[in-house]
Amino acid sequence: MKTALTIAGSDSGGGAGIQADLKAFAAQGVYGMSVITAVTAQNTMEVRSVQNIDLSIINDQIEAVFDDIRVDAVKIGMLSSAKTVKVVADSLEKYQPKFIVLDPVMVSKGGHHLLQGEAISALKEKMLPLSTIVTPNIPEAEVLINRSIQTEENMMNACLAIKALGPKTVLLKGGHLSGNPNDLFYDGVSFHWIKGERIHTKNTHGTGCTLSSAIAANLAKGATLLEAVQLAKKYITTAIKYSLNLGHGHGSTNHFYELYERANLVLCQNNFERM
Ligand SMILES: Nc1ncnc2c1ncn2[C@@H]1O[C@H](COP(=O)(O)OP(=O)(O)OP(=O)(O)O)[C@@H](O)[C@H]1O
Ligand SMILES: Cc1ncc(COP(=O)(O)O)c(N)n1
Repeated sequence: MKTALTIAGSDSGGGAGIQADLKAFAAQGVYGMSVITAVTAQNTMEVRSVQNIDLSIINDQIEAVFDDIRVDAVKIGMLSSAKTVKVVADSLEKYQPKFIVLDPVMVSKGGHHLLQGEAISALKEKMLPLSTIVTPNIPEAEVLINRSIQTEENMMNACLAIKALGPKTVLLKGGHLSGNPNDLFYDGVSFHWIKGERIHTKNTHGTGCTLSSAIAANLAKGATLLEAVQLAKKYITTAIKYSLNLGHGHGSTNHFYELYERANLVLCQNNFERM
């Protein structure tokens, strides 16, 4: 069985972070493992508090996994502090996993900062050069390159500037621009538009986490980078289309659309109460 490891924050609401990552890995048929960098008290409306995990425990979690289990791909999400960035980058340099998918998580949908301001330069200097692919949304890309992105032409120039920071490839997500959510993949040679159709829903909590984890899972299974991005885009689009109206804010995407449908059908056939 292929494996993937997420190094990210925990979301008690279950829609983003570690919880979304493990669901996305499982939905792609990949064995998921997790290193928790921070615990957030969070629901669909807000992040109430954050506890960063001790650096030694983060390091121990990474070592415990790599010293024993083959890791086919790594996905990185919320890193919270500059010190956490450094510990994670140092251990990845030591273990040299084949694929590192970096989702440079900065701010939650509700506006809570998940990466301290002082950690941005550490992220740029230490993590970007280690990444096989970095997947910023528009506001994250603007912070990384310190310029505004408003058009598709701006997106192309932004990809060039982000690539110059050291990652092997870039996927700049266009979901935050108006119109259809078209993402731009750049591998240092050519650009590929990964086109999408906007689904009108407020239930988009954890879309970026889910997309980057699906990319990691598909890389683990042997897809090329472009194939992994295309497969992950197809998966997140269905997950948003059938997203879950749970909670009072931004509900979660539906990581297991087909599985839940099948399970509920069985429940109905057995005359149990429908979920
Ligand atoms: N309303 C939507 N309909 C269809 N696709 C969408 C929609 N919103 C975002 N997407 C797509 O979902 C993926 C995740 O992009 P998004 O820009 O939402 O990431 P993000 O802001 O990092 O997510 P998050 O921070 O919530 O985890 C991208 O492929 C994007 O194009
Ligand atoms: C632990 C954690 N990681 C990532 C996100 C980003 O997701 P979103 O932008 O949907 O709030 C989050 N809210 N919490």
